[in-house]
Amino acid sequence: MTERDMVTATALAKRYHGDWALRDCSLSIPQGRVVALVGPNGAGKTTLLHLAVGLLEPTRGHIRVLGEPAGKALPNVAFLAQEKPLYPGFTVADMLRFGRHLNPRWDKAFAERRLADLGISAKRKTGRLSGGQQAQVALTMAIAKRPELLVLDEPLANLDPLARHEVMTSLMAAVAERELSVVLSSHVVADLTDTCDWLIVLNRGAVQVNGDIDDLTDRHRVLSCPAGSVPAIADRFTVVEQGAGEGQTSLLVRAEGQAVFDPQWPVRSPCLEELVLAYLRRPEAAVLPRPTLTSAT
Ligand SMILES: Nc1ncnc2c1ncn2[C@@H]1O[C@H](COP(=O)(O)OP(=O)(O)OP(=O)(O)O)[C@@H](O)[C@H]1O
Repeated sequence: MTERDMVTATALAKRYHGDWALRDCSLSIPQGRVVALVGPNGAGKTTLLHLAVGLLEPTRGHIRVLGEPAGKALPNVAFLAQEKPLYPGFTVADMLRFGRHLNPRWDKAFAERRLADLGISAKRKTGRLSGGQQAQVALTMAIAKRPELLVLDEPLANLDPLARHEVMTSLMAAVAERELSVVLSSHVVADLTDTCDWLIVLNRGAVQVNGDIDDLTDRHRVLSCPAGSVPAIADRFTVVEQGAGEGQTSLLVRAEGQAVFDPQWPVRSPCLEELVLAYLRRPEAAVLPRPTLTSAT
């Protein structure tokens, strides 16, 4: 694995007709990461992914992928769009033949073995498979291309919790076996907790959070304290979210370094979902990788 960044965006912006879908987006993601790209509907996730795989041209700024301008990296990138690229009248075997025809580095043995392991018959028409099976066939085709980077736009959409778990588990097995970097967008943050190690939160076309998930959770605390103590805490830390309780106030704060609080207050690290929701509820707050820390107040 080289030192190249997986993705680098510099002042990247995209406008559709009169409206900006992505504004002044600058970020870099190291290679070898499994990246969760999250944000509400219309945040710009698909736009960012389409720019990364060269399906869209930036209105302003630049995006490089695996060290090259986005479109040029395509032979090493597999992209799975929101609408799974399967022909319903084709059998699974037809789809695999199609994939082999289009991709010079196609890994036929891997594709056949993976689908057999998943119990998906090569003779079935893809249009008759369940949503979860279709997602698995599309994912198998993307991985069999032998990409360095796998870009997945909502691979879990429309799947039930069991199918989502199965898709994520088998994706992670493939990541471990093949040393893939992955960027995947999703609305269901809880599904990403055990698998992703890098988080990007997009909100209203801007990057709100970008960083290593362990580092981000380490830099935040959830605590419960008397309401009267809040001003003193806000003097020392960035309060990302404040919720009222009975006599007590719960806070999610950004606490760089060794944050010491009153030992009588319950203090813990946030889970990924708490962190994401707290930032989404406060679009003006941002946390970016050290040392580029944007003040939220
Ligand atoms: N082809 C297009 N023409 C005009 N506007 C578009 C086009 N594609 C997206 N947009 C607009 O750009 C903004 C960002 O859309 P995008 O699809 O990138 O968001 P998203 O985060 O992927 O949303 P979702 O989670 O709903 O899929 C939205 O306001 C959307 O309406």
